[in-house]
Amino acid sequence: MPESEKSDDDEVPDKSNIQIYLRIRPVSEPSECIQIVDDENHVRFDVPRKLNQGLVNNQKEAHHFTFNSLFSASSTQEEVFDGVARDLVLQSLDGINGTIFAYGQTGSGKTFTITGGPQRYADRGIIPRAIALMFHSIAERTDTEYKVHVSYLEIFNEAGYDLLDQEREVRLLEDLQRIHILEDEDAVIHTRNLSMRRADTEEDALNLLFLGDTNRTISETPMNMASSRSHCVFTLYLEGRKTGEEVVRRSKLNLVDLAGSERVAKTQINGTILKEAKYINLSLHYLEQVIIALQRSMGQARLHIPYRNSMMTTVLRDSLGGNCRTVMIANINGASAQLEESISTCRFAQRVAMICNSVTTNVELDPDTIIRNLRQENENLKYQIRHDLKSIATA
Ligand SMILES: Nc1ncnc2c1ncn2[C@@H]1O[C@H](COP(=O)(O)OP(=O)(O)OP(=O)(O)O)[C@@H](O)[C@H]1O
Repeated sequence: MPESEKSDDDEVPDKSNIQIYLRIRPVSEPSECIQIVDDENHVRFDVPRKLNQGLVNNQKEAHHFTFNSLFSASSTQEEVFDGVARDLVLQSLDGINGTIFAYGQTGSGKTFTITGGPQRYADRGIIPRAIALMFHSIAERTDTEYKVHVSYLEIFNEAGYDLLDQEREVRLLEDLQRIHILEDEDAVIHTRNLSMRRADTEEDALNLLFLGDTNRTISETPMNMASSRSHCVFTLYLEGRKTGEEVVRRSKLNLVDLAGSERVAKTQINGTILKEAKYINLSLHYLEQVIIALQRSMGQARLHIPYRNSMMTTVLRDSLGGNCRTVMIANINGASAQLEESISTCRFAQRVAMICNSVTTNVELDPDTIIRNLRQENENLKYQIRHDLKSIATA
């Protein structure tokens, strides 16, 4: 069928696997055991095999992992944005949902990748760059009117909080209103108490990002001076209507900084930080269970996917096996002491890459147009009735 004759009802969902990218964080003494085989998008870990504890012989165990693309320790923020996020941002303007999530052990560079570093302008991460590209593209598309809204959700110790809540500065965390996640009979997820703030300009959206970032729960841990102790989901909601068209295209772009997994025995943490790490590890375990269940259900009758086990997997339900183009960035630390965790992150990414999402363009009749049409129909009927009554009276 020619493109011009296609109606939106005919659209066949596009099957699209989750794309996986590897990023290696620069460290002062990079491990020689990690080798990037560039042209094959491949990373190899040659790990010395231990005979006994502390005794190392010459034998090495090799672990190979393939990614859609890899970013070495010298890759810039711009290269990461262009390689990972640019297409998703542009597609969101056409009504396609997107999610980018960063996964990896604590201190591996997830927040640096998603939000950026505070030191230099060039260190801006994916969120500020996505905002800039989005508003730049909106300004170029003069035939379409867009509305942008922003929300910023924090999941801390399995409870949801609104990072854009004005009360955050004056109240204790336990006194703040919690976010509730509700699921309707069509398995559509709704959030209660999460504010959606209108952003008309790039500056508006950046201010909201800044407000949310200052509200994030951060602690100093042995692995990271400023460790995010929560999962954070920054969402840009887009609504676009082309001049003269009666349909609107809606999309959501989720930019997700997951809290980092932590080997609690290795880092010897205790007290509050230990409690937080346990919650973080548990929710990452639930994420892994969802990925394993999705992987098992591929090509089979629908299996139960345990999304509801944690708030994070409930919120990311559409991104994992649903109507969304999803990208995962596996962040690893380039040091020898972290090889085990880095391999484990790569292994998890290989599983994620097998998950297939069904992506459709979200097009619906514009509610304003529906109301306008109904009003017009009402007027026509009234006129018809008046006309008929007159005809009866004069007959
Ligand atoms: N590519 C990079 N270039 C320069 N510095 C980086 C890079 N990646 C990370 N860093 C620095 O390393 C430190 C740890 O990074 P970051 O806080 O992003 O880790 P994280 O994975 O988010 O950790 P956590 O899970 O504990 O929050 C920060 O000081 C950050 O600025």
